[in-house]
Amino acid sequence: MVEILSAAGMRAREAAAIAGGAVTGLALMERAGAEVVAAIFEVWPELGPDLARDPAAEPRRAAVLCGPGNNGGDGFVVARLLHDLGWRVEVFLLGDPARLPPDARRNHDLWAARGPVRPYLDAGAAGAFALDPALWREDSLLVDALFGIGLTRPLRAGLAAARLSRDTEFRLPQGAPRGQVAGCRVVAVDIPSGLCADTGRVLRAPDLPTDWAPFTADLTVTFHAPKIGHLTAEGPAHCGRLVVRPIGL
Ligand SMILES: NC(=O)C1=CN([C@@H]2O[C@H](COP(=O)(O)OP(=O)(O)OC[C@H]3O[C@@H](n4cnc5c(N)ncnc54)[C@H](OP(=O)(O)O)[C@@H]3O)[C@@H](O)[C@H]2O)[C@H](O)CC1
Ligand SMILES: [K+]
Repeated sequence: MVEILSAAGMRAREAAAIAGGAVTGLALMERAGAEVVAAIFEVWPELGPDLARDPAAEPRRAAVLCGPGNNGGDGFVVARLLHDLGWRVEVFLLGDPARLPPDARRNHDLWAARGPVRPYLDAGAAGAFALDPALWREDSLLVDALFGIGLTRPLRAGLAAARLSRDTEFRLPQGAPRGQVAGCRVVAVDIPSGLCADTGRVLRAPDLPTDWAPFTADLTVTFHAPKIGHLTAEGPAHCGRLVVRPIGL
């Protein structure tokens, strides 16, 4: 019988493991990020690090969108691991680094030692992946680590996510499937951002454009067990292939 968890159920598992001294939040975050990267190369072996690549070849590219919480923390881990495998990674942060929770801040700092953290709000104006889809080939990645199971309030229009998602869709080649991001592969960390982990519905405030939708991920990597929101309402349409990876809970 597959266990399906609510957000609270997942938090309880994590809290019990941490309280019991079995693991730290930071270790869980590192495992989560590592499992996202492992799942990427398992689902898409053609992107795998072990393939002998012509050293003169263009490095593969990824853009990682990090949010203000621990989902963003997972994103910083993914960025660091891809970078250390030779990928050219751009990281955008929605929010103030000083307000990141401790584990996410630690991984922010580990990434910042490798490359810049660009303000996400500029992404719609200056970010390569938003303005220059030609940079994104089919072997590039967009990693959605904006919000995970902690999305508690409806998303408001002012959030760059609305602008980014719609901007990017407006730049898609003719006939491209809606929600795809300029031809690259979209990986959602834990759950596509904007979806409620308990209902699968988009948490939208009245001012959020009605046609705004979360990224349509090609791959969603969640941890320990599927959440209700992956399997209900708008969840399945936005998750793409759902992969559940253990993080030792
Ligand atoms: N040890 C662990 O907990 C692990 C967690 N993992 C990953 O962490 C996320 C859950 O992280 P959490 O920080 O609880 O939540 P999120 O990152 O999903 O988002 C919370 C932040 O987002 C802000 N928020 C919420 N709603 C909105 C909104 N509508 N607009 C803007 N900002 C919003 C929220 O702000 P608050 O004011 O509500 O605090 C938070 O700042 C989980 O999904 C995993 O990815 C690890 O994987 C394992 C260890
Ligand atoms: K996410």
